[in-house]
Amino acid sequence: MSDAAPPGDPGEATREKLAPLRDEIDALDEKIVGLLNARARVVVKVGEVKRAGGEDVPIYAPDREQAVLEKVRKLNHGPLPDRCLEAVWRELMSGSFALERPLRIGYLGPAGSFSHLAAVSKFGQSVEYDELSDFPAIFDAVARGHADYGLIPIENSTHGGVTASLDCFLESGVPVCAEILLPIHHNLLSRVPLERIKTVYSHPQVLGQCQRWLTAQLPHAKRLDAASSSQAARIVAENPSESAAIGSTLASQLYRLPVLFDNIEDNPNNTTRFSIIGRQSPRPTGEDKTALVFTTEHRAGALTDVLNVFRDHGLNLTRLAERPSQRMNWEYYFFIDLLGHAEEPEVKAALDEARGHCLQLKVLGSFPRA
Ligand SMILES: O=C(O)C(=O)C[C@]1(C(=O)O)C=C[C@@H](O)C=C1
Repeated sequence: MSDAAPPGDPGEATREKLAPLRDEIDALDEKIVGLLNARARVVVKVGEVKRAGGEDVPIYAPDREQAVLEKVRKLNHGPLPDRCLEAVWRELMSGSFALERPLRIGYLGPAGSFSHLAAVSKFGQSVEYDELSDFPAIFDAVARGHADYGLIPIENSTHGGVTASLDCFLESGVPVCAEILLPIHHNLLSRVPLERIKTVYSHPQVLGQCQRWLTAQLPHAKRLDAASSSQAARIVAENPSESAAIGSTLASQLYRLPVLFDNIEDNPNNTTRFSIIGRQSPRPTGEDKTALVFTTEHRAGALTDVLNVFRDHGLNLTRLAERPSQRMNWEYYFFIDLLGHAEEPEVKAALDEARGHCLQLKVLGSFPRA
């Protein structure tokens, strides 16, 4: 028989070296728990002040979060990477919501969608989530106060604008109060091998983001649209014999669908930008964006006249999109994102001047840049 320690047992000598280090960690953990709760007691007071200020004082303060995370990154001299501290503070601030006033966040469900992942990346584990069936339902839930905030996908770096969500902004008065950039990696989820797959379900945006891979690997499979990638996973879980879904690893776990292939997106830098809609607007941080929509008269140069106003005020545009007006053929709504906050004098002046060249101009919100 050998004297070697059984597998999993570090052995006496190693145990002796680990013990004092673990004592040190225990003592530090005690201090950290004490400090975290000292912070939480201040947050409770912040909550009292906010609630006394009424409905208009936001519990979620993206401008303040930006400043807190910036300060944490500056204070960090390692060896922990910034990414790790950001995740810790994300959960801390999620806990703050629970202490100040529990928040409810609406997203395009069911659970396991990329909107769900984006929501958790911003609001953490200590808030309530509401799975909603489509974008109008999310806008409606926020407008009625059934949800405090909603997640709306706006555009994808590979496949472009999410047109259905832009149309909702035309009808709703709920402002944008933050944005999220989420790297998106797609997985082929199925309980049958590749050669038996005859149908692939997902959201049309997702099918679009994987079209080269699908054409190469599953050229004969039918591609069917679902309301979301997690809805697609649910459909396949209920009827798995000849089908696959494209979705997140969370959807794979929730609907018990094995990942047959991972990272099947055509562009490895595939990223989706989400807007967070809420009932209040954040204060300027110095690193903001303003989203707006406008219509112009149907005449030569009308759009250029508006764009020139932003150029003349030195405002950088980060996005320009258009949608048909639905009222008259070939009449459009133009969506613009520009760098700056609507309360900053230069932006305010540009918006006032631009209004003079538009039939209608609506500011959708100013928010910290992701
Ligand atoms: O400073 C505030 O307004 C807080 O509510 C505190 C706090 C935090 O934990 O630091 C929590 C949530 C907000 O979104 C921003 C910051």
